[in-house]
Amino acid sequence: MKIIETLLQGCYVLEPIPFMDERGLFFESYHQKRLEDYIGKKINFVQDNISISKNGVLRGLHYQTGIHSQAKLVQVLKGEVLDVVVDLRKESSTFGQHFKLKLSLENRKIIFIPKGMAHGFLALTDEVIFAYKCDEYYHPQSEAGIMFNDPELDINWEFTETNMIISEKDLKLPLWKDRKI
Ligand SMILES: Cc1cn([C@H]2C[C@H](O)[C@@H](COP(=O)(O)OP(=O)(O)O[C@H]3O[C@@H](C)C(=O)[C@@H](O)[C@H]3O)O2)c(=O)[nH]c1=O
Repeated sequence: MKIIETLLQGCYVLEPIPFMDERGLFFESYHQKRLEDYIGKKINFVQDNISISKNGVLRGLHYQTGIHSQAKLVQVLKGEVLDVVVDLRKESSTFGQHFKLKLSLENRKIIFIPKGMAHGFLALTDEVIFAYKCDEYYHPQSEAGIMFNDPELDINWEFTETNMIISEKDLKLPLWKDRKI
């Protein structure tokens, strides 16, 4: 597994080694020790989630606040997404900046998102199967988010907004300047 730094400190792209033979494909999608050795701290994922999305579905930008803040390990099991991570850590040199990357089953890229980041993705194909691990349980009272098209964040989603499918909840998310801390 190759681990590559991103422009956001503590946020990494993981590239598993694929083994192909006449039966198909095999790869290790998670290796706790290798990840912990690389990031230099213990990680204890406690919840696994899967979502299925139609082409044009945008989920995000989401995070949980305070002690319920989650590190995540995100990957695509079918289709392709544009994945976006925003640095919410005031003390970080990349505070307010974002990192984006296309994730697909074909490229097998996985992103490790540390605590203190908002996360979202846009489905670029039909029936995207998105899988992710979290190191804190879902805690609805601590749910928070930021509007995907916030002018200050200025994320280029590379997709026409009128074709996006977004939940009522996500359309009511606050702007970056009014976000929950
Ligand atoms: C996230 C989550 C949702 N739910 C429930 C609440 C709700 O009724 C239903 C759908 O929830 P949401 O609309 O929040 O799902 P979704 O928009 O897919 O939320 C996810 O978005 C991506 C971008 C993330 O980074 C995740 O952490 C998570 O926030 O599932 C759980 O039971 N457990 C969970 O961990």
